[in-house]
Amino acid sequence: MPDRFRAFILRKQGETVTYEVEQVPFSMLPEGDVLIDVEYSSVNYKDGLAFQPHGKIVKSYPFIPGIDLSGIVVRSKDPRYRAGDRVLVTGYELGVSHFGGFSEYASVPGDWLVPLPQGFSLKSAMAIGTAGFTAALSIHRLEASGLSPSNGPVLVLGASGGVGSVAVAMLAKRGYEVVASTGKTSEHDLLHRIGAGEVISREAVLEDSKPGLGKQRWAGVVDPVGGRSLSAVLSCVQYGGSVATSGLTAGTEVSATVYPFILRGISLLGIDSVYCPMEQRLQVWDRIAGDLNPEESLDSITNVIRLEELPETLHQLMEGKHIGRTVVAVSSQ
Ligand SMILES: C=CC(=O)SCCNC(=O)CCNC(=O)[C@H](O)C(C)(C)COP(=O)(O)OP(=O)(O)OC[C@H]1O[C@@H](n2cnc3c(N)ncnc32)[C@H](O)[C@@H]1OP(=O)(O)O
Ligand SMILES: NC(=O)C1=CN([C@@H]2O[C@H](COP(=O)(O)OP(=O)(O)OC[C@H]3O[C@@H](n4cnc5c(N)ncnc54)[C@H](O)[C@@H]3O)[C@@H](O)[C@H]2O)C=CC1
Repeated sequence: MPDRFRAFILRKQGETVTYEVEQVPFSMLPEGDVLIDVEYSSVNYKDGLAFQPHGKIVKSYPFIPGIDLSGIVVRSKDPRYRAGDRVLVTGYELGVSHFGGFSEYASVPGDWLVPLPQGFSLKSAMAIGTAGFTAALSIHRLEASGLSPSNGPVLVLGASGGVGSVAVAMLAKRGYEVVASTGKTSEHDLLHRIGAGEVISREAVLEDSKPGLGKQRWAGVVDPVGGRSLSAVLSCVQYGGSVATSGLTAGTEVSATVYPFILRGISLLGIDSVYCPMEQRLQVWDRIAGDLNPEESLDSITNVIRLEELPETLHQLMEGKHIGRTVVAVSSQ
């Protein structure tokens, strides 16, 4: 084991957050049952918020962000894990109040660990990461609420982003008719290649909007976008259909009438990947490794960067310019 390791550190000076890849001592790591040699992390919207001085994610500085990691157990006080085990962590307090995955080593509670699912490498597990897990959890919840491929088209909002692109690939794999909504005309071909039958603009979703009831178009909706887009789709969900809402890239405020809820029996499902209970978490990872596995499409939506390249990707993400998933190869210098 080396004396020090490399980590992407955020520091706050006044109203400014500064960042640097630094060599840090092991004494800087928080208490944890399991020490992990981190091989890969991934970049999520929440990391972009953590990078902002007023993002309301990071509680204290200096801080190592990164809400995802995969790696190899170095040592463990938790009897469920031992040196050499391949594991991943997404969510909980990782990269929020507990040092995260943009670091060559991490020390975490054993309760946060998920054994690397069958058929996944440490790298492909991070191509899924929090965003892909959220896509899968959204589909899992929509199906528990009655969605099946025979019900009709499923709309994916924010389809070129992390949650959206993985949702398109997973739904296509499951045999759904997928309609992808994106603001990026440059990404239409990519979305068709990963399984969208139709690609529509952001504006087309907003234009469908009616204050009360609109045309019944969607059997289900995967919504990592929120705001006006969510307001617009609610009136266009088919009788008995559901919307799985996970995100806020278009805003946090939603306006709706009760009509689609009380006249069409639609449901709005809240999706939280962070504290998703372990039993459901493992079930969803089993599905990601099974019937939802987007393996044929994963490479075409995944970009790999080094720790030093994080600032550029985090800026792109906050400017709405990020495409698909970005994996961070943490251990490569
Ligand atoms: C991967 C996941 C995601 O990407 S989720 C999307 C990214 N997350 C966010 O954008 C959240 C950023 N946080 C905020 O904007 C704010 O913290 C807030 C709006 C969620 C709440 O801020 P506010 O100042 O209004 O209230 P408090 O900080 O006093 O909290 C009120 C109450 O809520 C609890 N709480 C705060 N943050 C969270 C959270 N992330 N998840 C669940 N609950 C949260 C907080 O503990 C307070 O409850 P209490 O019972 O009083 O402790
Ligand atoms: N609830 C949960 O557990 C989770 C929530 N999220 C949330 O989901 C959202 C998406 O996350 P990622 O896919 O990782 O981010 P991303 O940045 O990769 O994708 C965001 C998508 O939203 C689109 N977008 C931006 N502004 C928009 C607007 N005004 N109208 C419509 N679309 C717009 C972008 O073009 C992009 O396609 C974020 O808000 C994130 O915080 C993500 C993972 C877990």
